[in-house]
Parts: sequence; structure tokens; C-alpha cells
Amino acid sequence: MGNKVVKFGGSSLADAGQFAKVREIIRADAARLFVVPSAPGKRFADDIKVTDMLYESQRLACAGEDFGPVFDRICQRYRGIARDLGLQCDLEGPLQKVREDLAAGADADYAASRGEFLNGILLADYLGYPFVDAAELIVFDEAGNFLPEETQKKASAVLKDYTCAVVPGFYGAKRDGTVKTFSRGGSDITGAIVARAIDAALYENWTDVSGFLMADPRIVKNPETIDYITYRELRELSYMGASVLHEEAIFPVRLAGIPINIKNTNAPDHPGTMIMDRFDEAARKHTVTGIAGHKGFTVITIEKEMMNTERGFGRKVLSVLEKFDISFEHMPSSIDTLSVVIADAQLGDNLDAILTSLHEAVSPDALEVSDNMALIATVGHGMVRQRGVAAKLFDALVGAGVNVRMIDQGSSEMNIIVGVESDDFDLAVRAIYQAFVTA
Ligand SMILES: Nc1ncnc2c1ncn2[C@@H]1O[C@H](COP(=O)(O)OP(=O)(O)O)[C@@H](O)[C@H]1O
Ligand SMILES: N[C@@H](CC(=O)OP(=O)(O)O)C(=O)O
Repeated sequence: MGNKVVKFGGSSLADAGQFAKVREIIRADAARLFVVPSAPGKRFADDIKVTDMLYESQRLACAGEDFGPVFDRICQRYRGIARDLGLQCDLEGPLQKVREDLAAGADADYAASRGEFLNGILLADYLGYPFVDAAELIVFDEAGNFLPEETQKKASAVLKDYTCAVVPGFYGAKRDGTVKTFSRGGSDITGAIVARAIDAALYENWTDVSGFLMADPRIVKNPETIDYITYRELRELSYMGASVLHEEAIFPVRLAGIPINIKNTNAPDHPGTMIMDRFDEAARKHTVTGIAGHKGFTVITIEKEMMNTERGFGRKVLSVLEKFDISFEHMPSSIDTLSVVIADAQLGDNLDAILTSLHEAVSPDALEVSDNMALIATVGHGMVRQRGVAAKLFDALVGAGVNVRMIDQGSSEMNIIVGVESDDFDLAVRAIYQAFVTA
């Protein structure tokens, strides 16, 4: 039987009690030999993640303000875990080093990475596994882009000398040794990289929910677990906001054909969700695999009669966005209208300037802006073969009194995206869930 990589999220390692559950899980299966921890996460709803406190410490240090009190709270989190578990490893030395580095002007990536680094030291000691610094395995270029093939070479060469190891999640290093983190939630990517590097039989991703759920449990009460899902479906759902797995975590394992199993640290016997390239279609319980979405989008709708006959119309619109260095999410079109959906974070303060440029570039009959929009994706390979899926979805939304502002049936044919007003977001997700799952 092949080895397993086990990644534990911040909620799974938030305190000593959680560490104990993690060790029990690892000891229950002799194949669980490569462990990727996140930084201590929230212990209760209003708690603060260590990663957030590290960013805050760095921000204060950088502004020349006193970061001592925030950093002391970080130290207390780690000291509490080490004390409650009776660990003997040197924690004070590494804590002091981080404090000094922050005072000396360390950057945000380095600061944030120390959350996983310190937790990795504690977990390695608790398990009796060697600690392998992710900075020795994971490579970024000078501009900060992750280099997958160079990483695969380096990580597999280093890890072949270990029968087991703890590798902290979330970061790697540029070739000059400067620490670089992935985007938030990026420990999931580290787990996938380690799985590919050791050619694991399975990548287990342990979190605080019993697998990937059909909808966000903060919106839908007790949603069903998705038993099986393909990498592609999962990527669509993760990208659209289902935060349980970082959307980029799929690439390394998909390349190597390694399945991912999402499991619950607080309910380890639950089978969770299996993610793989394909599976027996008969195993699907519902037409729809999952529903995900998020708020914070603006839609610009461009109207122009006979637009469809005008050569290069789409290109001109896109070149305006390119000029502002903006990427778009979707671009549904009909005969005389074309809409571009843009995340507000991309748009910044550029909306007025973009509208002016669009007027100059394509002389539209009208430009309409809908801000404060949310996008919801209803995803499932099974949707292609079923008639009436779109009708059922819209009936559900109309029945709930939701005003649908935009529709995009993605070219992947396993995805229908609707744009609704942000205030209707939760209502719309519940209505779709009810129509496809509980009705
Ligand atoms: N479709 C979904 N299925 C499961 N969890 C979801 C989904 N959408 C959002 N979530 C949220 O994702 C959380 C788990 O992800 P995350 O906070 O990154 O965990 P971890 O700290 O273990 O990495 C869950 O607690 C849940 O609130
Ligand atoms: N600690 C980092 C990376 C991470 O992946 O964390 P988690 O596994 O708790 O989502 C973050 O908060 O973004």
C-alpha cells in the first residue's frame, strides 16, 4: 500500500486538544507518513487566526508602531499548545527569532509563513517525525510565481531520503532564499505538492467539516456531503467560493492521478468526499453536484444594435480591460448586448475611466452598470444529460422572489452561473439547494 499525505487545516490544529485528535488520526493508519500542518486557526467563532495576527504584527512593525502586544498573543497560542502537550522542543528560540526579524523589517510573506513554520516544529516534536522546511522544497521565481516542475524535482529529491516528515504548509522560497507564501488557504497547495513529490497513493485533507458539502454550511442548514466529485467540478466550486479547498490545490495531484479525500478531524470515521478524475456515474445521487458563489461583482452591459455584425467588437471591449490591467470573470453575450462581469477587487476606482474608454472604443447605444452583485454557480457533470435543469433553476429563483440579473451557461456545460443582487445571495443559494436536493 502506498503512503498518504495528510494536511491538517488551522481549525484542526487550533489548540492542544485538536493536536491530540490529529496524532490519534495519524497513529490509526501506518500509511499516514507525510504531514502538512497549517498555522493555529480559530478555536471559536470570534477567535483570531495566528496568520491574521502575524500579518497585523508585520503591518504594525512596518509602520514603526508597537507590535509587541499582538506578537505576545501569538506567543501565548504556541506556548499554550506546547505546555498542554508537555513538549520539550525549543520554542522560545524560534519565537524570539521571529520577533527580531519583524523588528528588523521582515516582509508580510515571511511574517505570515512563520505561523505554519512554528506549528510544524511543535507537531514534528509531538509526532516524533523529522521537520523538513518547506523553503527547501517549494520554489518560486523572482517575480513570485510558483514553479511547479522545479518544485517537483527539488521536493522529490529531498523527500526520498525521508520515510516520514512534517512539512509546514503555505510557503516556499524564491531561488535566493526569500520566503514566499501562496495566497490565503494555500497550505492545501503544499499538501498537494508533497503528495505529488512522494507519489502518494492518497492526499487526505483534514478540516472541520465532513467533506465537501453541496452548499456552504453557513448558508444552507446541514447540507448533504458530496460523496464523489471530479477534479473539474471541484475546481469550479472552489473557484466560485467553496472555501474548503484552495482551487490551485488540485493541479499537482491531478497531474499525478492522486485522489484527494476531504475528511473531518472532529469526525474521523465519516468517509468524507473523494475527489478524482472520474468515477462511476451511477454513484451520483443528484443531478447537481454542488452550489457555490460569492458577493462582490460588478456587471457592465454594453448595448449596441447590430453588434454581432461588427468585426472585432469583443476584442475592442477586452482591450479596454487590458489597458486597465483588469481580468474579467465572465462575458455572456446575445445579439445586441455583451456583458462583462468583473470582481470589485479588480475594478478598484477605475469604473468611470473604464466607461469613458468603452464609449470611445465601441460607441455603444447604452452602457448599463449593475454593482453590488453576487454570482452563484450550480455545478455538475450530470447536468448536461438532463433536460430542464435550467428551467428548474430559474423556477426556483423566481419562486423565491429573486431577481436574476445575468445568466451564463458556461462553455464547460457543467456549470450554470447566475448573477443576483448581493442582498438576495443567501436566499438564492437556499432556493437552488432546495429545488435540486431536498425537493
Ligand atoms: N461547500 C462547502 N463544503 C464544505 N465547507 C464549506 C463549503 N463552502 C464553504 N465551506 C466552509 O469551509 C470551511 C473549511 O475550510 P477552511 O476554513 O479553509 O478549513 P481549514 O482551516 O481546515 O483549512 C468550513 O468550515 C465551511 O464553513
Ligand atoms: N494559515 C494560512 C494558510 C492556510 O491554508 O490555512 P488553513 O488551512 O487554516 O485554511 C491562512 O490562514 O490562509
